[in-house]
Amino acid sequence: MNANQFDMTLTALRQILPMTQPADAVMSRFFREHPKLGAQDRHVIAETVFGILRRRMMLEAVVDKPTARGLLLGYLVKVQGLPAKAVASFAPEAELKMATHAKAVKADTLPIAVQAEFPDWLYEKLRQFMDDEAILALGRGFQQPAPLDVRVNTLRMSREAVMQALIASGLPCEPTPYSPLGLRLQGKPAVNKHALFNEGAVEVQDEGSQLLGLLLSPRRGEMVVDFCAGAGGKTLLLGALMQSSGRVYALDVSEKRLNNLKPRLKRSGLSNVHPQLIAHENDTKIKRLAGKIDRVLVDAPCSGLGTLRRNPDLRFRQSAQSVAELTQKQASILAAAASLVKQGGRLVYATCSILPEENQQIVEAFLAAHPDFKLVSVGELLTQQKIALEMGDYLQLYPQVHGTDGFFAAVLTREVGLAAEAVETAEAVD
Ligand SMILES: C[S@@+](CC[C@H](N)C(=O)[O-])C[C@H]1O[C@@H](n2cnc3c(N)ncnc32)[C@H](O)[C@@H]1O
Repeated sequence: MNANQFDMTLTALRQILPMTQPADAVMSRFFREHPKLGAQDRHVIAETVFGILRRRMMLEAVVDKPTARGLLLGYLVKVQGLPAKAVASFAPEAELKMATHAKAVKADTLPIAVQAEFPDWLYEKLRQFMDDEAILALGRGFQQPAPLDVRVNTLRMSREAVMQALIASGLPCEPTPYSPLGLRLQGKPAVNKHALFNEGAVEVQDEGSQLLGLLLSPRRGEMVVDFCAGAGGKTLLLGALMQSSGRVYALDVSEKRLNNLKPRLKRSGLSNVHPQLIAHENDTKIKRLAGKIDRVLVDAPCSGLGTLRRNPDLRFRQSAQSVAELTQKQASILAAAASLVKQGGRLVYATCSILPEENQQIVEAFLAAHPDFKLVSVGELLTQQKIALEMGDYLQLYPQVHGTDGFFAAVLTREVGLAAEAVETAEAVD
């Protein structure tokens, strides 16, 4: 890191630390406001800022003054392992002493919550279903930067062909371990500037997200709803799995996110996707779809605590209260989305959270109130799809185990009820 990168990192960090806005949004704005920074500068600044956010609790515990400057110096010596004299050009002697002191503190003497980087509210929640060893392993998983995964749009090119083309253009990559559609790149190249991206042959998507779409397994010609489509990461996967046939309704309450879907849709070449802005989950606009949809995906708004590798600030921006509010919304969205599923149809409820209250507990409460829905074993579905991932009833992915973000998914099916059979028999008699 040179002196200019040090100063710029400090400026960016000072804007981010109040945590009033998402760190990635502040970082993007910072780069827009400093257009003269080169690609390498931006890389160093972003990696350092996010590295600090991933270890913020430990750094606050070991530096004398947990200011932006204190955290940055602490990070350089303690996490990056630079000798204190290597940061001498940025820091006067007093600060250097502090940095040397920070380096000497043994991290494994700190409280487990600090070592794992979980604030008290989150640590207390995790302790309800995990022991300290597991909490520490999870915390360490979230302290690693996430790899860059892309999903291949097999309507455009095969995974093998994309892999060869990326390698030939100097972007080493390999197939993702579980998703048959994914490639994992080395480092963080600007893949969104690559021709294959502009041609719609690849989209950036974590392998875990790809697996969620694969669990819905939409078929050609079906009617599908992506209830919380956002900017359409999973919508595009569903549309491609359906070979651009049938219909995928991409619903969301955010016009901005749906607008972000449009250029992606154009690149993808899909013609079966229909974005639809809704005001809320019970919007009358979607009543006409009730009971008619073959497969519904609910990628619910959630705490995002499974994405702490990418969004390390979320642990400070979420709280027990915000999670409680989200669970109300999740239950309401799941019930509304379920009403669209036709008999014999499939419903997938997914989050990028690791908390049972946003996951299993939402599904269990839903099943108790909707006896016409039954749980389908994710483990069996994965086996049928020849995806070598051992799971039980639910999909539960963790960075320290699977190398993906933390994800949860439950697959439900709406049973063909007696009443419906009776109607069918009556129609047959007619
Ligand atoms: C986890 S994100 C979806 C990400 C997206 N599926 C993807 O793969 O890129 C959750 C989305 O739910 C949307 N949302 C929030 N409340 C909603 C509601 N009541 N009905 C539908 N969507 C909602 C949010 O705007 C957000 O885009």
